[in-house]
Amino acid sequence: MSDATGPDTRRSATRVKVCGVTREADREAVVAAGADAVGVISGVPVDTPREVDAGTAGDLLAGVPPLVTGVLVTMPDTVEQAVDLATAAEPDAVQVHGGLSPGELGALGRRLHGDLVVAVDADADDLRAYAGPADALLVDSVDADGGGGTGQTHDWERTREVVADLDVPVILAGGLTPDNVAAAVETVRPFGVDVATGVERVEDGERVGGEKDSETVRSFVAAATRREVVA
Ligand SMILES: O=C(O)c1ccccc1N[C@@H]1O[C@H](COP(=O)(O)O)[C@@H](O)[C@H]1O
Repeated sequence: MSDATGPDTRRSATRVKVCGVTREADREAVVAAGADAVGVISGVPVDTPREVDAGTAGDLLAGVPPLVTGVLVTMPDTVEQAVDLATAAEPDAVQVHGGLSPGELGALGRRLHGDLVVAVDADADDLRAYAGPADALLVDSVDADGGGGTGQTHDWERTREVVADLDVPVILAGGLTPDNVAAAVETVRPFGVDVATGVERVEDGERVGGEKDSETVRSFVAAATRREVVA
């Protein structure tokens, strides 16, 4: 346990995913910032500036270098739909939001070449049922359709209990920013954190959805992993 003066050097480093990448330059900035994973969103029935078509998803994911995980984020109606998209985009991992059942997610996981990250609503009562088929559980502040990208935080104390209760790696998502991610990590102690809107460009006070700000990405990774920000 860390004392009041220094970091807990025994704590394993928090893994960082930056999601909703739509441009090659942003993918390069995320990798350069030291993120462990890059998320690309495709095949979602919600209105979001961060979605790209299957071909663009494949191109963006193909450019993710070794030692960095390329994650396809999608909301399939069926297992087959997810398998088809993953076959086209060839991600290292697939993150699934939406309404598939634990049984369907198990079937999907057996058909994927890579890992399956299951996104669940932080407020749901049956989180644990989804841990079984998941290689990692992403606990997010989702909208009514189960989609993420809300930019909203949730009750981190509750998610900390989920982390303590489950063996599967838990990834914390929802409303994270460079300013709150250190507190989120301290509270929840997740395996990893995931961010989409909190690192997007702001122009004239307005967030430019789908476009990352490279300095904000660097600050987020540093804050999440307690590295010094190098200009
Ligand atoms: O980002 C989106 O628009 C999105 C749409 C549909 C499914 C998932 C989506 N994003 C995921 O939500 C988390 C949290 O987003 P935020 O940081 O609160 O904006 C994001 O990391 C993606 O995995």
